Amino acid sequence: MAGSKFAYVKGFEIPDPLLPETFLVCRLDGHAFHRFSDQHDFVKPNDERALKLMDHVAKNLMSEYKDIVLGFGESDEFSFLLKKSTKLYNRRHAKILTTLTSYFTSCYVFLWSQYFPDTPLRYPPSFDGRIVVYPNERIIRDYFSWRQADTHINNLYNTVFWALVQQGKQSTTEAHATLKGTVSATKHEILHSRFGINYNHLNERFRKGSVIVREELSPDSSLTHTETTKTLADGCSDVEATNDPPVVKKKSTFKTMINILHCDIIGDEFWNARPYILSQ
Ligand SMILES: Nc1nc2c(ncn2[C@@H]2O[C@H](COP(=O)(O)OP(=O)(O)OP(=O)(O)O)[C@@H](O)[C@H]2O)c(=O)[nH]1
Ligand SMILES: [Mg+2]
Repeated sequence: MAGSKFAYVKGFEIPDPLLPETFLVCRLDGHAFHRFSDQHDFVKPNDERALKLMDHVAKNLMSEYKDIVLGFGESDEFSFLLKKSTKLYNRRHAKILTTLTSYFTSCYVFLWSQYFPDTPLRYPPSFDGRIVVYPNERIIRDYFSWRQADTHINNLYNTVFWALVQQGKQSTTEAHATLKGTVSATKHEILHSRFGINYNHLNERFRKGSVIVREELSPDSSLTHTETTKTLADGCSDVEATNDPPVVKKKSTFKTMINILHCDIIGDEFWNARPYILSQ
C-alpha cells in the first residue's frame, strides 16, 4: 500500500550503525551529581549507599542486556562493554544508547528507596551517555585501566581533602591549597601522620571501584550458589554474592552469574582469568 503524501519525511531518518565487529563501550554519568549528592545528603567523600545503588542498577542492566560482558563503576559513572559480535538493535547507535541510558536511569529511581529509605528523592536524577567504538583488546584493557586509575587518583585526593576539612578543621580553600602540587606519596603521608589513616586499609569499593562480571559456570558445575561465588572470588577480594539463583541461559547448558568485585582490573591477572570477556 502506498504511503501518504507525508511519508517522505521518514527518509530524513538517517541510519546510524556502529562499525561491525568492534568493541562498544557505553559510559553513563550522573548529570550534575555534584548538586544531586548535596541535595540528598551523600556522605563525603564516599557514600556507600549511593555506590551500592549504582552497582545494583548496573547489575540489573547487565541482567537485561546479555551482550554486556563487563561493567566498571565509580562515583556517579558506569562503563559497560558490549561484546564485539553484538547484534543488539542491529548496532543502531541511538537505539542502544538511549535504551541503555533510560533503563539505567529508571532502575536508579526504582531502587532508590532500598538504599535511601529515609531520604525521598527531591527531584528526578538523570544520566548522560556516550558510546565509543574501540578496535582491539589492548585498547579495551587500557580503557578500563584508565577508569580505574582515575578512581584511585580521585579517591586519594578526596579522602585527604575531606580529612583536612572534617577532622583537620581546614576550610575547603585551605585544603585545596594544602594539596596543591602534592604527589601521591605526600597525600598518603598526610593521611597517615595527621589523621592516623592507612589509605590501603580503606574500603576497596572506594579505592578500586566496582567491576561487574558475568561469570560462566561449566555445565557440570554441581556447586551451590554460595560455594560458586566463593570459588569465583579467588584472586579478588570482597565479592558480593547476590541472593538470586544463577540464571540458566536459554539454548545453552551454561549457567551464568553476575558478580560484583572490587579487584584490580589494571594488569594481567583479571583478564587472564576471564578470557571470554574479550573473545566474544
Ligand atoms: N558526597 C558525595 N558526592 C559524590 C559521591 N559520588 C559522586 N559524588 C558527586 O558527584 C560528582 C561526580 O563528578 P562529575 O560527574 O564530574 O560532576 P557532575 O556534577 O555530575 O557534572 P556532570 O557529570 O558534568 O553533569 C562528584 O564531584 C561529587 O560531587 C559520593 O559518594 N559522595
Ligand atoms: Mg556526573
